[in-house]
Amino acid sequence: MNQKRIRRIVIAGGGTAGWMVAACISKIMGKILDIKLIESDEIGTVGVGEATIPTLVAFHRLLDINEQEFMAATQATFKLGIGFDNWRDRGLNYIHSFGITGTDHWTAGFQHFWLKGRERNLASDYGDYCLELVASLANRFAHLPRDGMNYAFHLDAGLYAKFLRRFSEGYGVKRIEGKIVEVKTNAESGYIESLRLDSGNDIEGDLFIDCTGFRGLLIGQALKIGYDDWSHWLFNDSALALQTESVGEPVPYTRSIAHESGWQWRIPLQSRVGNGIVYSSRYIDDEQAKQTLLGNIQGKILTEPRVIRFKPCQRQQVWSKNCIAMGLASGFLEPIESTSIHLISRAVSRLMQSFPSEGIQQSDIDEYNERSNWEIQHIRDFIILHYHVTQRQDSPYWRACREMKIPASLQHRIDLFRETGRVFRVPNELFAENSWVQVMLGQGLMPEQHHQVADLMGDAELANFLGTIKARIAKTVAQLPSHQAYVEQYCKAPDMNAAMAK
Ligand SMILES: Cc1cc2nc3c(=O)[nH]c(=O)nc-3n(C[C@H](O)[C@H](O)[C@H](O)COP(=O)(O)OP(=O)(O)OC[C@H]3O[C@@H](n4cnc5c(N)ncnc54)[C@H](O)[C@@H]3O)c2cc1C
Repeated sequence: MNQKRIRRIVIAGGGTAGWMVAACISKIMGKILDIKLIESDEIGTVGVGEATIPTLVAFHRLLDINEQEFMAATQATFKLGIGFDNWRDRGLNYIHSFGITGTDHWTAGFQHFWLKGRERNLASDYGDYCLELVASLANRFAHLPRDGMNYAFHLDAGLYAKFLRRFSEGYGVKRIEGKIVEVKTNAESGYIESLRLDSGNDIEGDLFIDCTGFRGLLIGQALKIGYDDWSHWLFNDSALALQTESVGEPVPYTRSIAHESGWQWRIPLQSRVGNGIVYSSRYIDDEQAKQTLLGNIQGKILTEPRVIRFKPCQRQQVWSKNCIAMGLASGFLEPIESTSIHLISRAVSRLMQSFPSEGIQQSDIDEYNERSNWEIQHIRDFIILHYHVTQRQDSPYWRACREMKIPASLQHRIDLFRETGRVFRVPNELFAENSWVQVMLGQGLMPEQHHQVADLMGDAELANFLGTIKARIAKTVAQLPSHQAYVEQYCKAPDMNAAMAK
């Protein structure tokens, strides 16, 4: 392979992906690498991507990012989960929250005891046994000792890129403003040698990270790496996004509201709310989608609705020769479970673990690609679950979701849960048992059986077991401050309007 030492890193693109990658590489190896990031203000970024999952907390800890500073700089609020309204059927809602529900026995997950309790009229809603879920509904939040509360953030994507830019420049990253007009490759090896800018400058490098968004300028257009299209499982291919003024206190969870041919997000920040609708152009046109969105927002509109087109897909190889694609250039899954920013953090962490300092080896490339494929495929299955397991029959869109043939890997999980109540997490898979159970129950999939170990408990013992968990959670939540009060004392952002008025 290419035995050239890797010293010059060129990151193409300065959206969330570009700057997360720059932050991570510069923090860890900035002292020995020359890192450049090229971005074009004229082209801009996709401008969405504001709901995250708890892995971002871990990513920031790896980089020693001060959470209070980050949250104040990005208008961030806390997030404890996602509320799914009308997904199971119209009028039926549930929350997929972070954290764990109840207490497992080593032989059987908590759901088996809950199922037994339900059969004997001793159990209440499944969600009552999850701290993060109960706190979401009560609109309360606080950091708890020993990471007792699992959380993530809602953040302003544009401000996050700016925050990470300041961070990365502090560790030596050089930002270059300009439009990439040509990718120059070596005639023999096919490796990328330099990127030509509209100014005529050539930016040379040893390793190139393609963060150019859906364009995939390096990996797709120059290296001709195609993608696997998942549109037959995930029908949505369009989104409309807009921002509104806040009309009340921010809730600590993302809202995902299903409509006839798609769904809508609502992401509350300190200063405003991010809104959008994700839909399938096969079933609804842009105007209908816009009217649906406009009919379901609260507060004054701050920005015009913008259409974004996408394809649910995965790059066949995210690492090819001396180019690695991250962010939207590497593939895309719609944001119902807020997984894209997570995948960026995973991609750059994986690169740091197999950094090809002394030259690029095919074995590193193969391992990296295999892990990336595997990771996104599990997330893909989890997302398809939300569409396929539904009782909705009110539109051609939902009927098609119910009737489609799903991946065998997902079908097996659904069958196993339906027939036995069991869920097993594949090692290193993002979504743990708690997530699968919450979403399967939330979508209306009720197991036909439970583990017999739950039958060994008498009524009194089972009632005490369930009641103690529920009471402990209710007591903890009652002692928490409101989410708004906590944000204000922990990470209040400067008042943007007042700052602009000065
Ligand atoms: C509708 C929608 C909603 C989403 N919601 C979420 C969410 O809630 N949570 C989540 O985790 N993710 C979400 N995502 C995904 C998230 O937006 C992206 O993962 C994230 O913003 C990273 O984007 P990016 O940096 O790869 O691309 P972009 O933001 O598009 O950045 C591309 C960069 O490349 C530069 N560039 C492109 N071409 C050139 C060129 N020729 N020369 C120079 N520079 C160039 C651009 O200027 C820009 O700086 C959402 C995506 C969509 C479409």
